[in-house]
Amino acid sequence: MTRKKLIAGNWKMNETIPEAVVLAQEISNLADPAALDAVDVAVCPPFVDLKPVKTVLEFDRVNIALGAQNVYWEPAGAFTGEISIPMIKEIGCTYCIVGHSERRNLFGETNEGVNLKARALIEAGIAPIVCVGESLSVRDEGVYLDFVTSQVRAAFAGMDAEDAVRAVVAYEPVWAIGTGRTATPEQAEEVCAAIRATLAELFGDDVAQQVRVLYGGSMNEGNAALLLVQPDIDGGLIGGAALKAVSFIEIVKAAR
Ligand SMILES: O=C[C@H](O)COP(=O)(O)O
Repeated sequence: MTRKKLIAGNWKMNETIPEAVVLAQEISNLADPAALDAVDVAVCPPFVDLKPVKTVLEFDRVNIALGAQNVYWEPAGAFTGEISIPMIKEIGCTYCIVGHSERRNLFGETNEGVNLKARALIEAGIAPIVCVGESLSVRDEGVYLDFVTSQVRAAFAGMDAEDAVRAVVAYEPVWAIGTGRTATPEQAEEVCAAIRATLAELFGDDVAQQVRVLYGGSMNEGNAALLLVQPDIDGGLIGGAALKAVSFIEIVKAAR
C-alpha cells in the first residue's frame, strides 16, 4: 500500500507571534501547490502562535495543516496552565504531537498520559502524532527495539483498529534530536519497521499498512531523501530545519 507522506514541522518553543507570522508566510510563499497535493504538510507552532499562523495559511489558501505540540486530555476545568482539545480544535488543528521526548524527559510525561492524550485526540477527530524513541544508553544496551515497541504498545492501549488507523507515529531517537547526529537510513528503517510490525500484531496488517510512521531527529534537506525512501518511513517530524522556510520546503520536495 502507498501511504501519502507527511512532513510536519515542530517549531518547539521558538517564534514570537510576529516571527511566527513571517515564518508561516515564507513557508506559504515557497510551497509549490503540486508538492502540497502530493505530500501532506503540517506546521506545529507554540500555542500562542496557532491562531496567527492559521490566519496566514487561510489567507494564502495554502494546503498546509496546523498542529499543536501538546494538549491535555480533559475537555475543561481547573487545570492551570493546560490547553484543551476543544481549544486547539476550534483554532483548526488537525494534528497534535504527543509524547515528544522533550515532554517525557523534561516535563515528566508518562506512557499513561500519552495514551490518554492520544485517545482523547482521536475521539475529537484530531490525529495524534505519537512520539517514541530511545536514549543513547538504551541503544547502546541493545534493547532499543523492545523499548520503542513497548512505548508504542502503551500509547495504543485501549484503542481499537478504527482508532489506531487515525494515529501517526513518529520515531525520534533521543540521541538524534537537535544533535546533528541523524540515524542512518538503515537504523531508522529498522525501528520504523518494528513499529509497524507491532501495530500489525495489535490491530492487524491492514491497519499497520495505513498508519504513517515518521522519522525525526536532525532531518534536513541534505539527508531527507535517503531517509524518506525507506519502505517504512512515511515522512518526517522536523525540528531545527522546520524553522528555516527554505530547508523545510526542500524536505517537502524530497518527500515527493
Ligand atoms: O520534533 C522534532 C524532533 O525533535 C527533531 O528535532 P531536530 O530536527 O531539531 O533534531
